[in-house]
Amino acid sequence: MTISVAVSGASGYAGGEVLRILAAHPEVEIGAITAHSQAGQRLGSIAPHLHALADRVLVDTTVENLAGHDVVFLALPHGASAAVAAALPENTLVIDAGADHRLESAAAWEKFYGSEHAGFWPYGLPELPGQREKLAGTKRVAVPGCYPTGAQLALAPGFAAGLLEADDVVIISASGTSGAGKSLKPHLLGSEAMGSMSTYGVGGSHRHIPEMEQGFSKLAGEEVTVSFTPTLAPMPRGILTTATAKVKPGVSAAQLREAWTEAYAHELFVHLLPEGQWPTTGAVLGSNHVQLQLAFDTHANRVIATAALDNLTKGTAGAAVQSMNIALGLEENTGLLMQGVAP
Ligand SMILES: NC(=O)C1=CN([C@@H]2O[C@H](COP(=O)(O)OP(=O)(O)OC[C@H]3O[C@@H](n4cnc5c(N)ncnc54)[C@H](OP(=O)(O)O)[C@@H]3O)[C@@H](O)[C@H]2O)C=CC1
Ligand SMILES: CC(=O)N[C@@H](CCC(=O)OP(=O)(O)O)C(=O)O
Repeated sequence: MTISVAVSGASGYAGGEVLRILAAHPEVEIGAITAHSQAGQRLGSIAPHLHALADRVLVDTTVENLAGHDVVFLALPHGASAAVAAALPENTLVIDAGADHRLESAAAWEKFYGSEHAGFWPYGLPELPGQREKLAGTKRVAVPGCYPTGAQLALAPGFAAGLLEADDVVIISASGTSGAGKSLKPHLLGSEAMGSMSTYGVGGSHRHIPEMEQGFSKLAGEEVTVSFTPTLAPMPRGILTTATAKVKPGVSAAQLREAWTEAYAHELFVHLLPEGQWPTTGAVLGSNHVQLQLAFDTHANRVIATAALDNLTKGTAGAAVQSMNIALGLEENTGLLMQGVAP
Protein backbone atom coordinates (compact mmCIF):
# COMPACT_ATOMS: atom_id res chain seq x y z
CA MET A 1 0.00 0.00 0.00
CA THR A 2 1.37 3.42 -0.93
CA ILE A 3 1.26 6.07 1.78
CA SER A 4 0.25 9.54 0.61
CA VAL A 5 2.22 12.34 2.23
CA ALA A 6 1.95 16.13 2.26
CA VAL A 7 4.82 18.40 3.29
CA SER A 8 4.18 21.93 4.52
CA GLY A 9 6.97 24.49 4.78
CA ALA A 10 8.52 22.74 1.78
CA SER A 11 10.35 25.91 0.71
CA GLY A 12 12.29 25.96 3.99
CA TYR A 13 15.34 23.99 5.09
CA ALA A 14 13.50 21.46 7.25
CA GLY A 15 10.69 20.88 4.73
CA GLY A 16 13.25 20.57 1.92
CA GLU A 17 15.14 17.95 3.90
CA VAL A 18 11.92 16.00 4.53
CA LEU A 19 11.40 16.00 0.75
CA ARG A 20 14.99 14.90 0.06
CA ILE A 21 14.47 11.87 2.31
CA LEU A 22 10.94 11.08 1.12
CA ALA A 23 12.00 11.23 -2.55
CA ALA A 24 13.97 8.01 -1.86
CA HIS A 25 11.43 6.41 0.49
CA PRO A 26 9.99 3.31 -1.19
CA GLU A 27 6.60 3.33 0.56
CA VAL A 28 5.44 6.92 0.05
CA GLU A 29 3.93 9.04 -2.66
CA ILE A 30 4.48 12.77 -2.27
CA GLY A 31 1.24 14.73 -2.62
CA ALA A 32 0.82 18.42 -1.77
CA ILE A 33 3.93 20.47 -1.05
CA THR A 34 3.13 23.81 0.51
CA ALA A 35 4.76 27.14 1.25
CA HIS A 36 3.86 30.62 2.49
CA SER A 37 5.40 33.61 0.66
CA GLN A 38 6.84 31.31 -2.04
CA ALA A 39 3.60 29.49 -2.90
CA GLY A 40 3.12 29.35 -6.66
CA GLN A 41 6.83 28.75 -7.37
CA ARG A 42 8.42 25.62 -8.88
CA LEU A 43 10.28 23.62 -6.23
CA GLY A 44 13.26 23.38 -8.60
CA SER A 45 13.76 27.15 -8.42
CA ILE A 46 13.93 27.08 -4.61
CA ALA A 47 15.58 23.71 -3.90
CA PRO A 48 17.61 22.90 -7.02
CA HIS A 49 19.04 19.73 -5.41
CA LEU A 50 15.61 18.06 -5.41
CA HIS A 51 15.65 16.94 -9.06
CA ALA A 52 12.99 14.27 -8.63
CA LEU A 53 10.48 16.95 -7.62
CA ALA A 54 11.82 19.93 -9.57
CA ASP A 55 8.65 20.56 -11.58
CA ARG A 56 6.28 20.31 -8.64
CA VAL A 57 4.60 23.61 -7.74
CA LEU A 58 4.30 24.83 -4.15
CA VAL A 59 0.75 25.56 -3.05
CA ASP A 60 -0.54 27.55 -0.07
CA THR A 61 -0.31 26.05 3.41
CA THR A 62 -4.03 25.54 4.01
CA VAL A 63 -5.91 22.77 5.78
CA GLU A 64 -7.72 22.04 2.49
CA ASN A 65 -4.42 21.42 0.67
CA LEU A 66 -2.99 19.26 3.46
CA ALA A 67 -6.04 17.18 4.39
CA GLY A 68 -6.75 14.02 2.42
CA HIS A 69 -3.23 12.61 2.86
CA ASP A 70 -2.29 9.72 5.16
CA VAL A 71 0.61 11.72 6.62
CA VAL A 72 1.21 15.48 6.95
CA PHE A 73 4.63 16.88 7.84
CA LEU A 74 4.58 20.36 9.36
CA ALA A 75 7.86 22.26 8.91
CA LEU A 76 6.54 25.69 9.82
CA PRO A 77 7.81 28.38 12.19
CA HIS A 78 6.83 27.56 15.76
CA GLY A 79 3.44 29.03 16.54
CA ALA A 80 2.17 28.33 13.01
CA SER A 81 1.83 24.54 13.40
CA ALA A 82 -0.69 24.34 16.21
CA ALA A 83 -3.59 25.97 14.35
CA VAL A 84 -3.04 23.87 11.21
CA ALA A 85 -2.65 20.66 13.23
CA ALA A 86 -5.81 21.27 15.22
CA ALA A 87 -7.84 21.51 11.99
CA LEU A 88 -6.50 18.29 10.44
CA PRO A 89 -8.50 15.05 10.75
CA GLU A 90 -7.75 12.93 13.83
CA ASN A 91 -6.89 9.89 11.73
CA THR A 92 -4.22 11.76 9.73
CA LEU A 93 -0.69 11.14 11.03
CA VAL A 94 0.63 14.65 11.75
CA ILE A 95 4.36 15.06 12.33
CA ASP A 96 5.38 18.49 13.59
CA ALA A 97 9.03 19.47 13.07
CA GLY A 98 8.43 22.68 14.99
CA ALA A 99 8.35 23.23 18.73
CA ASP A 100 4.61 23.68 19.35
CA HIS A 101 3.92 20.24 20.84
CA ARG A 102 7.25 19.32 22.46
CA LEU A 103 6.75 20.56 26.01
CA GLU A 104 4.46 18.95 28.56
CA SER A 105 4.52 21.91 30.94
CA ALA A 106 2.33 24.87 29.92
CA ALA A 107 4.28 27.07 32.36
CA ALA A 108 7.62 26.19 30.70
CA TRP A 109 6.13 26.79 27.25
CA GLU A 110 4.75 30.20 28.23
CA LYS A 111 8.03 31.22 29.90
CA PHE A 112 10.27 30.34 26.94
CA TYR A 113 7.95 30.89 23.97
CA GLY A 114 5.68 33.63 25.36
CA SER A 115 2.50 32.28 23.80
CA GLU A 116 -0.36 29.95 24.66
CA HIS A 117 0.56 26.27 25.12
CA ALA A 118 -0.82 24.08 22.32
CA GLY A 119 -0.42 20.72 24.10
CA PHE A 120 1.99 17.81 24.22
CA TRP A 121 2.40 15.01 21.65
CA PRO A 122 4.45 11.78 21.67
CA TYR A 123 8.07 12.86 21.37
CA GLY A 124 9.94 11.72 18.26
CA LEU A 125 13.19 10.55 19.86
CA PRO A 126 12.69 6.76 19.74
CA GLU A 127 16.10 6.02 21.26
CA LEU A 128 14.95 7.29 24.67
CA PRO A 129 13.78 4.47 26.96
CA GLY A 130 10.09 3.63 26.45
CA GLN A 131 9.65 6.14 23.64
CA ARG A 132 9.33 3.72 20.73
CA GLU A 133 6.22 2.21 22.35
CA LYS A 134 4.65 5.67 22.60
CA LEU A 135 5.26 6.33 18.91
CA ALA A 136 3.88 3.01 17.60
CA GLY A 137 0.43 3.64 16.16
CA THR A 138 0.29 7.30 17.22
CA LYS A 139 -1.41 9.90 15.00
CA ARG A 140 0.62 12.85 16.34
CA VAL A 141 4.39 13.28 16.71
CA ALA A 142 6.40 16.22 18.09
CA VAL A 143 9.85 16.10 16.49
CA PRO A 144 12.55 17.15 19.01
CA GLY A 145 14.60 20.31 18.62
CA CYS A 146 18.00 19.76 17.03
CA TYR A 147 20.04 20.68 20.14
CA PRO A 148 17.89 18.57 22.51
CA THR A 149 18.40 15.56 20.22
CA GLY A 150 22.19 15.66 20.61
CA ALA A 151 22.08 16.62 24.28
CA GLN A 152 19.61 13.94 25.29
CA LEU A 153 21.31 11.18 23.33
CA ALA A 154 24.63 12.22 24.90
CA LEU A 155 23.52 11.97 28.54
CA ALA A 156 20.33 9.84 28.58
CA PRO A 157 22.07 6.54 29.45
CA GLY A 158 23.65 8.10 32.54
CA PHE A 159 20.37 9.49 33.86
CA ALA A 160 18.40 6.35 33.00
CA ALA A 161 20.93 4.24 34.96
CA GLY A 162 20.96 6.63 37.95
CA LEU A 163 24.68 7.41 37.60
CA LEU A 164 24.56 11.23 37.32
CA GLU A 165 23.82 14.13 39.68
CA ALA A 166 20.75 16.14 38.68
CA ASP A 167 21.90 19.62 39.62
CA ASP A 168 25.08 20.18 37.64
CA VAL A 169 24.60 19.53 33.93
CA VAL A 170 26.48 21.76 31.50
CA ILE A 171 25.95 21.52 27.75
CA ILE A 172 27.74 23.46 25.03
CA SER A 173 26.80 22.93 21.39
CA ALA A 174 28.10 24.25 18.10
CA SER A 175 25.60 24.37 15.24
CA GLY A 176 25.84 24.95 11.53
CA THR A 177 24.01 28.00 10.22
CA SER A 178 21.09 26.08 8.64
CA GLY A 179 19.84 25.49 12.19
CA ALA A 180 18.50 29.03 12.12
CA GLY A 181 16.33 28.45 9.03
CA LYS A 182 16.39 30.07 5.64
CA SER A 183 15.05 33.52 6.36
CA LEU A 184 17.45 36.44 6.27
CA LYS A 185 19.20 37.18 9.58
CA PRO A 186 21.97 39.83 9.77
CA HIS A 187 24.31 37.72 11.94
CA LEU A 188 24.02 34.84 9.46
CA LEU A 189 25.09 36.69 6.33
CA GLY A 190 27.95 34.82 4.70
CA SER A 191 30.46 37.54 5.49
CA GLU A 192 29.46 37.58 9.18
CA ALA A 193 29.16 33.83 9.79
CA MET A 194 31.97 32.40 7.66
CA GLY A 195 35.42 32.12 9.20
CA SER A 196 34.11 33.01 12.64
CA MET A 197 32.42 31.37 15.61
CA SER A 198 30.04 33.14 17.94
CA THR A 199 27.94 32.51 21.03
CA TYR A 200 24.23 33.31 21.30
CA GLY A 201 21.22 32.49 23.48
CA VAL A 202 23.39 32.73 26.63
CA GLY A 203 22.44 32.94 30.30
CA GLY A 204 19.77 30.25 30.41
CA SER A 205 17.57 31.89 27.79
CA HIS A 206 17.56 29.34 24.95
CA ARG A 207 14.19 27.71 24.17
CA HIS A 208 15.69 24.24 24.12
CA ILE A 209 16.59 24.26 27.84
CA PRO A 210 13.13 23.20 29.12
CA GLU A 211 13.02 20.46 26.47
CA MET A 212 16.36 19.02 27.64
CA GLU A 213 15.34 19.29 31.31
CA GLN A 214 12.01 17.58 30.57
CA GLY A 215 13.76 14.62 28.94
CA PHE A 216 16.45 14.21 31.60
CA SER A 217 14.03 14.68 34.53
CA LYS A 218 11.78 11.88 33.27
CA LEU A 219 14.73 9.52 33.06
CA ALA A 220 16.27 10.55 36.40
CA GLY A 221 12.98 10.58 38.31
CA GLU A 222 13.93 13.98 39.78
CA GLU A 223 14.23 17.58 38.54
CA VAL A 224 17.35 17.98 36.40
CA THR A 225 18.78 21.47 35.89
CA VAL A 226 20.64 22.24 32.66
CA SER A 227 22.99 25.09 31.80
CA PHE A 228 23.02 25.25 27.99
CA THR A 229 25.02 27.53 25.70
CA PRO A 230 24.70 27.34 21.90
CA THR A 231 27.35 28.57 19.52
CA LEU A 232 27.27 29.13 15.79
CA ALA A 233 29.92 27.42 13.68
CA PRO A 234 30.97 28.45 10.17
CA MET A 235 29.46 25.45 8.37
CA PRO A 236 26.08 24.93 6.71
CA ARG A 237 25.03 21.80 8.64
CA GLY A 238 25.96 19.80 11.70
CA ILE A 239 25.87 19.95 15.49
CA LEU A 240 28.66 19.00 17.85
CA THR A 241 27.45 18.82 21.44
CA THR A 242 29.64 18.46 24.50
CA ALA A 243 27.54 17.54 27.52
CA THR A 244 28.99 17.14 30.99
CA ALA A 245 27.47 16.16 34.32
CA LYS A 246 28.74 15.34 37.81
CA VAL A 247 29.03 11.62 38.46
CA LYS A 248 27.43 10.17 41.63
CA PRO A 249 29.83 8.99 44.36
CA GLY A 250 31.29 5.53 43.81
CA VAL A 251 30.45 5.27 40.10
CA SER A 252 33.34 3.92 38.02
CA ALA A 253 34.45 4.56 34.44
CA ALA A 254 33.52 0.96 33.61
CA GLN A 255 29.96 1.47 34.91
CA LEU A 256 29.58 4.60 32.80
CA ARG A 257 30.83 2.85 29.66
CA GLU A 258 28.57 -0.14 30.28
CA ALA A 259 25.47 2.06 30.67
CA TRP A 260 26.12 3.86 27.38
CA THR A 261 27.06 0.65 25.57
CA GLU A 262 23.91 -1.15 26.68
CA ALA A 263 21.63 1.80 25.94
CA TYR A 264 22.65 1.95 22.29
CA ALA A 265 23.73 -1.62 21.55
CA HIS A 266 20.69 -2.32 19.35
CA GLU A 267 20.15 1.15 17.92
CA LEU A 268 20.40 1.55 14.15
CA PHE A 269 21.28 5.24 14.18
CA VAL A 270 23.17 5.92 17.41
CA HIS A 271 26.77 4.77 17.49
CA LEU A 272 28.97 4.76 20.57
CA LEU A 273 32.39 4.89 18.92
CA PRO A 274 35.29 2.67 19.98
CA GLU A 275 37.15 4.16 22.95
CA GLY A 276 39.49 6.96 21.96
CA GLN A 277 37.66 7.83 18.73
CA TRP A 278 35.70 11.09 18.93
CA PRO A 279 32.62 12.17 16.96
CA THR A 280 32.86 14.52 13.99
CA THR A 281 30.03 16.35 12.27
CA GLY A 282 31.57 15.53 8.88
CA ALA A 283 31.04 11.82 9.38
CA VAL A 284 27.26 12.09 9.85
CA LEU A 285 26.48 14.79 7.28
CA GLY A 286 23.30 14.10 5.31
CA SER A 287 22.64 10.92 7.30
CA ASN A 288 20.32 10.00 10.16
CA HIS A 289 23.26 8.73 12.21
CA VAL A 290 24.58 10.09 15.48
CA GLN A 291 28.10 9.48 16.74
CA LEU A 292 28.76 9.44 20.49
CA GLN A 293 31.77 9.15 22.75
CA LEU A 294 32.32 9.59 26.47
CA ALA A 295 35.13 9.92 28.96
CA PHE A 296 35.26 10.06 32.75
CA ASP A 297 37.16 13.17 33.87
CA THR A 298 38.11 11.87 37.31
CA HIS A 299 39.92 15.13 38.17
CA ALA A 300 36.62 17.09 37.96
CA ASN A 301 34.44 14.03 38.70
CA ARG A 302 32.43 14.63 35.54
CA VAL A 303 31.33 12.52 32.61
CA ILE A 304 32.08 14.22 29.29
CA ALA A 305 29.83 12.99 26.49
CA THR A 306 30.08 14.25 22.93
CA ALA A 307 27.50 13.83 20.18
CA ALA A 308 27.68 14.69 16.49
CA LEU A 309 24.61 14.83 14.26
CA ASP A 310 23.27 16.59 11.19
CA ASN A 311 20.78 19.17 12.48
CA LEU A 312 18.61 18.86 9.37
CA THR A 313 18.62 15.05 9.23
CA LYS A 314 18.61 13.32 12.64
CA GLY A 315 18.07 16.80 14.11
CA THR A 316 14.79 17.29 12.20
CA ALA A 317 13.72 15.59 8.98
CA GLY A 318 15.36 12.20 9.55
CA ALA A 319 13.82 11.97 13.01
CA ALA A 320 10.49 12.96 11.48
CA VAL A 321 10.66 10.15 8.89
CA GLN A 322 11.98 7.65 11.46
CA SER A 323 9.00 8.52 13.68
CA MET A 324 6.62 8.15 10.73
CA ASN A 325 8.02 4.68 10.04
CA ILE A 326 7.48 3.63 13.66
CA ALA A 327 3.99 5.15 13.84
CA LEU A 328 2.95 3.30 10.67
CA GLY A 329 4.62 0.00 11.58
CA LEU A 330 7.22 0.17 8.78
CA GLU A 331 10.85 -0.90 9.24
CA GLU A 332 12.35 1.95 11.25
CA ASN A 333 15.15 2.68 8.78
CA THR A 334 13.03 2.68 5.61
CA GLY A 335 14.20 5.59 3.45
CA LEU A 336 16.99 6.32 5.93
CA LEU A 337 19.72 4.00 4.72
CA MET A 338 22.07 6.76 3.56
CA GLN A 339 25.51 6.96 5.15
CA GLY A 340 27.37 10.19 5.91
CA VAL A 341 29.08 12.21 3.18
CA ALA A 342 32.86 12.34 3.33
CA PRO A 343 35.24 14.07 3.01
N1 LIG B 1 16.63 24.22 10.59
C1 LIG B 1 16.79 23.27 11.53
O1 LIG B 1 17.89 22.72 11.74
C2 LIG B 1 15.63 22.83 12.35
C3 LIG B 1 14.36 23.35 12.21
N2 LIG B 1 13.33 22.90 12.99
C4 LIG B 1 12.00 23.48 12.91
O2 LIG B 1 11.41 23.28 11.64
C5 LIG B 1 10.54 24.37 11.35
C6 LIG B 1 10.97 24.98 10.02
O3 LIG B 1 12.29 25.47 10.18
P1 LIG B 1 13.26 25.81 8.96
O4 LIG B 1 12.94 24.97 7.80
O5 LIG B 1 14.61 25.83 9.51
O6 LIG B 1 12.79 27.32 8.63
P2 LIG B 1 12.82 28.08 7.22
O7 LIG B 1 12.80 29.53 7.57
O8 LIG B 1 13.92 27.57 6.39
O9 LIG B 1 11.42 27.69 6.55
C7 LIG B 1 10.20 28.12 7.07
C8 LIG B 1 9.07 27.55 6.24
O10 LIG B 1 7.82 27.97 6.80
C9 LIG B 1 7.10 28.77 5.86
N3 LIG B 1 6.45 29.87 6.59
C10 LIG B 1 7.01 31.03 7.02
N4 LIG B 1 6.09 31.77 7.68
C11 LIG B 1 4.95 31.06 7.68
C12 LIG B 1 3.64 31.28 8.18
N5 LIG B 1 3.33 32.40 8.86
N6 LIG B 1 2.68 30.35 7.99
C13 LIG B 1 2.97 29.21 7.29
N7 LIG B 1 4.19 28.94 6.78
C14 LIG B 1 5.17 29.86 6.98
C15 LIG B 1 8.13 29.25 4.86
O11 LIG B 1 7.47 29.48 3.63
P3 LIG B 1 7.99 30.59 2.55
O12 LIG B 1 9.45 30.34 2.36
O13 LIG B 1 7.19 30.26 1.34
O14 LIG B 1 7.67 31.93 3.13
C16 LIG B 1 9.07 28.05 4.81
O15 LIG B 1 8.55 27.05 3.98
C17 LIG B 1 10.66 25.36 12.51
O16 LIG B 1 9.63 25.15 13.44
C18 LIG B 1 12.01 25.00 13.08
O17 LIG B 1 12.09 25.39 14.40
C19 LIG B 1 13.54 21.89 13.90
C20 LIG B 1 14.76 21.35 14.10
C21 LIG B 1 15.93 21.81 13.36
C1 LIG C 1 21.71 27.82 14.75
C2 LIG C 1 20.31 28.14 15.26
O1 LIG C 1 19.90 29.29 15.26
N1 LIG C 1 19.57 27.11 15.69
C3 LIG C 1 18.22 27.25 16.18
C4 LIG C 1 17.66 25.92 16.62
C5 LIG C 1 16.95 25.17 15.56
C6 LIG C 1 15.80 24.33 16.08
O2 LIG C 1 15.86 23.17 16.42
O3 LIG C 1 14.73 25.06 16.26
P1 LIG C 1 13.29 24.76 16.84
O4 LIG C 1 13.37 24.45 18.27
O5 LIG C 1 12.55 26.03 16.66
O6 LIG C 1 12.72 23.63 16.08
C7 LIG C 1 18.16 28.17 17.39
O7 LIG C 1 19.09 28.22 18.19
O8 LIG C 1 17.09 28.76 17.59
